[in-house]
Amino acid sequence: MPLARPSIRQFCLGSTLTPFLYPSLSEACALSIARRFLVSRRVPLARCNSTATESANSHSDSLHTQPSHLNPTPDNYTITPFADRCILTVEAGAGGHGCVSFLREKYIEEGPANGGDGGSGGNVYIQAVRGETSLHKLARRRLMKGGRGKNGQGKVKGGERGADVLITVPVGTIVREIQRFDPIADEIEEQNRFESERERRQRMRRRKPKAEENVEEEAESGVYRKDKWLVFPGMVPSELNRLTFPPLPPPRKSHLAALQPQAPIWLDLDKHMETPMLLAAGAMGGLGNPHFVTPNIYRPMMATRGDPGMKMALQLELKILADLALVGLPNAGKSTLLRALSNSRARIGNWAFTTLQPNVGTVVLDDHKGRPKVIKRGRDGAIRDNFTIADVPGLIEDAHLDKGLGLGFLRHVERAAVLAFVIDLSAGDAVQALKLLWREVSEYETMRGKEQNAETERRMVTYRAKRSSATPSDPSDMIDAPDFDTSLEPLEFIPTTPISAKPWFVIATKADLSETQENYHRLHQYLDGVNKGGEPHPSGRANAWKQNIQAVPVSAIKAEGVDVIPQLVMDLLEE
Ligand SMILES: Nc1nc2c(ncn2[C@@H]2O[C@H](COP(=O)(O)OP(=O)(O)OP(=O)(O)O)[C@@H](O)[C@H]2O)c(=O)[nH]1
Ligand SMILES: [Mg+2]
Repeated sequence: MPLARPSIRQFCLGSTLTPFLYPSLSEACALSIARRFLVSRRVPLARCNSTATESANSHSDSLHTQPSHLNPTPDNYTITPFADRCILTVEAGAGGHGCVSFLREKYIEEGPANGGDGGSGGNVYIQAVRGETSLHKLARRRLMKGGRGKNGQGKVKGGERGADVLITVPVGTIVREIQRFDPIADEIEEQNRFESERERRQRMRRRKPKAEENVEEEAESGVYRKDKWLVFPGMVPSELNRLTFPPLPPPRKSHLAALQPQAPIWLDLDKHMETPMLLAAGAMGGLGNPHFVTPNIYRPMMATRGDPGMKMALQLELKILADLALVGLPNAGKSTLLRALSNSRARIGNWAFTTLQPNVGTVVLDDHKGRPKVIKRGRDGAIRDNFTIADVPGLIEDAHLDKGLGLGFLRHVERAAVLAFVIDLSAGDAVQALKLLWREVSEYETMRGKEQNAETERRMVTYRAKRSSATPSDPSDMIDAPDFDTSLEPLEFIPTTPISAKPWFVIATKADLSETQENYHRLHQYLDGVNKGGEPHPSGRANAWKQNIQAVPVSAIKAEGVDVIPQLVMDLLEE
């Protein structure tokens, strides 16, 4: 009886049966069909080729060759956009213009002025919220601008307010002001100076002849300023020349401006905020023509323009990048561990520097997946139901001299609350690997300490009014410069807790591989020695953190042994 033809899928799954099912096909032809099927299913060729798979995963047993969340195919990943600092231009909304209009009815041809005032501009607020982990969205936007107020209209209709803007940032963001441009504040300052000058002149006037006094008063009023006044639309230039303008109304600020943080802004948003905080109040709208009615001028032909909004360049920076940072040599299995602990889809590959930028994953402590429920209260008393992990690119020897992916990533390590040193048990002496990692980390710490001492003044925020002549020392340091001034220099990073003072533990990965027990045993003994004081702390610092340093053996690829990590991290976060 002839054999029923199996589907191509059956064919591929049972490739050993191929010669029996397709006796007429040559082996090469059968392989080519199988290859085409796998390619159509987007399984990369390296995996189709059995020899390539063997070499890539030579150390993994057959269980690991099955693609899964922890042993994904090369294209099964997503890159999380990430930025830990950015420069953002914040612009409060400008006010709408006042309106020049007159009542006109059937029997009132030339009625009184009835132009409405312009609406005030939108405010800019900031709010630190849980759940945000990165500043990349703001880094991309670069400008946050409140809406402009609408212009006033006839029949004394005031303009609508501009739309408010809310900047949401992760908890732990520091906001520092680099530059500010506030034309109205400058005008108020100018006005105050003028007032005091006028008082002084009034005192002098008592001695002056009367004629001179009148000349001065005339000079103060009646000046047409294009940036301040709006005139009746149909007015021709000759009429404009004949028009007498009243003195400009004094510069005004919205009442909300009193709630703005004091300049220069320095905010440490280290708690979840229930309500937003005002950063920049919208500018005031212009005044309609009824404001300029005087006993002499019944039909004023002018209104004022809305004020421009204030502009600020702010540097936003994450103080704490994540609760836990995974520090390890390249290929140690950090990304696999992140996948095992969270729903992250960090890229995994059996080569060094698979990870090129930090991945931040969130570990939900009770997501009904069998993980133990860990109930801990944070410092603010709120129950913590998650923590974040940063998988940073691998460190290599001399990373502190900016080798490999270098200093940028040591900076991320500096910004985590707890450190987990990820050591590959199958890649040589675990104790040596741990010492190497600590050497790099503590060399970096020493270097940072020196830098900070030398540049104390530079670290302080200096408020530069209006234009700054400073040029950045390194053009590559210019991150997302806002458009209102290209000469902005990013501020120095804020110093955090020294790395050696942070709580840490060791995660010994690839414990599923054979002959790793001995290596783990040596590592355990070494850490025991450090705990008891028999061995010096690997950082070589006297005041380094060493309270029951633990080593957790895990097989990240099988998700074995990783369950104890959340509890351990939560305990260390309390330290
Ligand atoms: N047998 C075994 N293999 C593992 C384990 N964890 C990771 N691997 C393998 O080790 C290789 C490297 O894993 P990654 O997670 O990409 O390593 P990484 O530390 O993130 O590497 P970089 O990003 O380059 O620094 C991959 O082939 C993983 O499948 C484990 O627990 N057991
Ligand atoms: Mg990685």
